[in-house]
Amino acid sequence: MIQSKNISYSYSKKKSLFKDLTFQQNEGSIVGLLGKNGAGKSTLLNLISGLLRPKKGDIEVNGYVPFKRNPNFLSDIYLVTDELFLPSLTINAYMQAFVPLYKNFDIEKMRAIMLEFELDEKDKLNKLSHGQQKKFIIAFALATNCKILLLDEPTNGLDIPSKRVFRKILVSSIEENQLVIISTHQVKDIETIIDRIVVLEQGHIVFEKDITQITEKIQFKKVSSILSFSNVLYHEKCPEGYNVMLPVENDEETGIDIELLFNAITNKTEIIF
Ligand SMILES: Nc1ncnc2c1ncn2[C@@H]1O[C@H](COP(=O)(O)OP(=O)(O)OP(=O)(O)O)[C@@H](O)[C@H]1O
Repeated sequence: MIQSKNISYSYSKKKSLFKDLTFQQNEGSIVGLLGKNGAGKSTLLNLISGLLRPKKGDIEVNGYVPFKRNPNFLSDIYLVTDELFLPSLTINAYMQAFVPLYKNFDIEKMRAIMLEFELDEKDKLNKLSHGQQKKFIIAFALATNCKILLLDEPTNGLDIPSKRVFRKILVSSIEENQLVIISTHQVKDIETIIDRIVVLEQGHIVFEKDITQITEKIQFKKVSSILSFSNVLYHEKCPEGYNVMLPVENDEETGIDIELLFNAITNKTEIIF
């Protein structure tokens, strides 16, 4: 579905961001794309959606070369960016103008999500708050039913109930033939919904695993003391004691703590699979 081979990209001649990056993702999953500020997450989403063109290498998305911006390609991919520039139109007028661009757009789904997000068709888009605009564009993105949804910091600006609604709607509305990539620093917002984690560091993929592959091997626990454990892979102090990563023993699996895992990866902790 997304296949990029040895792609290179740089904004300036002096410094390259991606060098020989190979990135492949298949349909049917929700991928969390994580990385520190400046790691290259938004640039990668822009390359996938065809807003940027690789300097070298090949990228193919849904069978198309993204930067050629074939209309069939554009009607099956949707990128939600963190910065929104919405026109001075009502939601109704916006939908009349833009829904025809998406062949699988589901008006009923859009209405149902807008109801959950407390948005009204008569609302003027440029008069909405940033969080309300974000909710509108998330609703629109999900209702397009595009094969590929790229969400850059989707929960930024959303209040706590809306984050819960976002998770619920995303999980319930995604079909087997869709691929969702969510780039975010708000890892708690996506912890329970992603199937796969990709970590970018300075333009390189330094970690890529399915959540099940991780939780089969690593336990994530809160313990009062680490003294009695000889096999702690990574630990961090917390008010109640320590958050720890331990190897799974006796099939005793836990849920995942993505923040802890991310910190372990960026602190160069060796995690053996
Ligand atoms: N338009 C641009 N012109 C020049 N350099 C840019 C441009 N956009 C991004 N960069 C640089 O490319 C690098 C990667 O930026 P990018 O926005 O892809 O990272 P990111 O992982 O999305 O970061 P953040 O988490 O802060 O949003 C950074 O060093 C950034 O300064």
